[in-house]
Amino acid sequence: MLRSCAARLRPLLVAHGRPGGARLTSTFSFEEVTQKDHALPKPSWSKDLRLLFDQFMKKCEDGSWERLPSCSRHSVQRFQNFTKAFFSGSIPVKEEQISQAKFFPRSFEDGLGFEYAMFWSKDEKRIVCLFQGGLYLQGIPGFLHGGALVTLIDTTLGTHAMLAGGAVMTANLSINFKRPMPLCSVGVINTQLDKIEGRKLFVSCNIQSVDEKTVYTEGTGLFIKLEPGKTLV
Ligand SMILES: CCCCCCCCCCCCCCCCCC(=O)SCCNC(=O)CCNC(=O)[C@H](O)C(C)(C)COP(=O)(O)OP(=O)(O)OC[C@H]1O[C@@H](n2cnc3c(N)ncnc32)[C@H](O)[C@@H]1OP(=O)(O)O
Repeated sequence: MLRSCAARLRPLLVAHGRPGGARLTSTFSFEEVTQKDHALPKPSWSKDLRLLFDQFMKKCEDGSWERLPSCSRHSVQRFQNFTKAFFSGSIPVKEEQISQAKFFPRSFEDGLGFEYAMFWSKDEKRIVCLFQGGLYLQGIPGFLHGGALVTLIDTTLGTHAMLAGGAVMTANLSINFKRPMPLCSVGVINTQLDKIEGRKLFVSCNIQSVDEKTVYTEGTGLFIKLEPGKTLV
């Protein structure tokens, strides 16, 4: 079950990454194209973020890179399928809350929270996440909150781990904050898969400035492949 989930993730992602990709509604498809795709330019995006986005879209033209779509909600169907497969159907929230739940990094108004787009290199097996941290993510005055950076690291590393291993959960994150990152500036996250040991996937990344002169943060993550039917809660 787990193996087939991982195997199905890749072709689905490719189809979704293409403009006008087919409508696919598999249980573990990355996102459903029937919902709004947030990983596309918006008026709130800075010039830097747009320029970088355009550069990566160019790289997608020969098929070596894919843009990963990103929605703010899971469909009720996918929610139920996921809990059925990995949590023995035990639904952790009230039935009426399912359709209201939002993916945390996509839960802010445009431009105020996390603005990001991820690109996957099929050849190099890595993700580049381009992002801009909005005004509601402030920590010390003028700079991004460390927890906001960790959220993006978890999301990006988790996405990489899912592409490599199917359904996973974060077991451990280790973060080094090297330099404070200014609010509303643009950062680039580069990931790599370091190793796989059984159900454990070790993934790491750093966050750099657009000119690559500053490394803001480094992170490593341990993700565990979920075992279908294993009761975790
Ligand atoms: C997810 C699919 C979604 C599909 C829908 C599509 C969604 C599209 C959206 C894309 C975005 C994706 C990105 C999401 C990123 C956010 C992820 C989260 O927030 S997640 C939320 C935050 N995370 C949580 O809430 C997770 C809470 N934790 C848990 O539920 C469980 O601990 C577990 C699932 C992580 C592992 O449990 P269990 O399956 O019972 O596994 P065992 O105990 O048997 O261990 C197996 C092996 O792993 C070792 N090991 C384990 N842990 C650690 C560790 N910390 N340190 C070191 N090692 C550790 C352990 O020693 C053993 O090693 P070995 O003996 O084989 O050598």
